Amino acid sequence: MALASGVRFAARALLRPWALLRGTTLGRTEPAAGGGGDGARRFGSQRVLVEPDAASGVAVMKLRNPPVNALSLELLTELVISLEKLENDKTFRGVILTSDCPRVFCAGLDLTEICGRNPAHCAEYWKAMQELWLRTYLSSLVLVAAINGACPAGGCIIALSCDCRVLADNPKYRIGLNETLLGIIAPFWLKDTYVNTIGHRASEQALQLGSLFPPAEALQVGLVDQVVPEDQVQSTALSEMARWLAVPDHARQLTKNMMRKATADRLLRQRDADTQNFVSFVCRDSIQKSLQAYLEKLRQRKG
Ligand SMILES: CC/C=C\C/C=C/CCC/C=C/CC(=O)SCCNC(=O)CCNC(=O)[C@H](O)C(C)(C)COP(=O)(O)OP(=O)(O)OC[C@H]1O[C@@H](n2cnc3c(N)ncnc32)[C@H](O)[C@@H]1OP(=O)(O)O
Repeated sequence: MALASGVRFAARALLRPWALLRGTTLGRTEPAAGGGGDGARRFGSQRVLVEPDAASGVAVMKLRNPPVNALSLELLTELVISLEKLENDKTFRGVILTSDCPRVFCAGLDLTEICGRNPAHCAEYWKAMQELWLRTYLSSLVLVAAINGACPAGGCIIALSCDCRVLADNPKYRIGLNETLLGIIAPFWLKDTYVNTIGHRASEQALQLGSLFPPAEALQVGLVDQVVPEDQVQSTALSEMARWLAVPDHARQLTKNMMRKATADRLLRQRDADTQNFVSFVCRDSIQKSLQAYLEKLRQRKG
């Protein structure tokens, strides 16, 4: 499914050389764990490990940005590059997105990217977040989220951009858009994604309360499609992938586009305004104070 040329252009403009080169091993391949035949060679970058299996046409893409897979500018950039590489390789039809960090799928935005940062950096950062959402939400691939840890806010939106979600049955692994608890709000395209997944009334309540749902409630409200024992998340994601890949790609892709294009177009039509809204909102003194206080609280929790 071709993204609007504007998005492709934005992606290329965004993927500045330094972001590609900083500590990454993009393009370098190494044997996947356990060897494997042709096409089983890992590739990726410092923060994203891709384990492709050409025989099945399925790749496992692991977020590897310890300790909590916070969505730094580099991680956002490397995720977009890795996804684009798999989309351009017709060997692959599906990607399982999961975490290489224990206990956490993805902690959402890296708050250090917007706390105490200048407006130009916040704008660049937010464009990268927009780009990752557009890439995952509109991907021609089948994307299955194997959620093997906590999945708040930005992590939740990446999981919701996938076609389906399998969550480990651990009460500590909560999922949801908790922005209001930080004193901020989810922008319209995060809200739209939530509404498209769990409905308007459930989204209205969960967004205002900043709800983080434990697995049983996440399943009940429809945030996730399956809740399984932790050691069955990856195998269940593979089974779910097989179910989706049994459908002819073209028909499935056209249907996915029919379902999602209007939501994505809403951001594409006002991408610059959204960025300006984000920057003027997060750069307010009051918001900066809220975010700093929240980060401090996080850092003190271990004390
Ligand atoms: C008009 C309006 C227009 C636009 C709207 C604008 C809106 C702004 C953008 C809205 C969208 C926001 C989406 C987001 O993602 S906001 C971020 C929300 N994320 C969270 O709330 C998660 C916070 N983290 C946690 O809850 C826990 O860390 C977690 C459960 C993930 C893991 O717990 P664990 O105990 O395993 O680890 P910790 O000890 O808590 O953390 C380890 C270290 O990592 C640091 N950390 C954690 N999360 C983040 C983060 N999101 N960003 C940066 N750093 C993070 C934490 O401080 C610890 O650091 P050290 O102490 O080791 O230095």
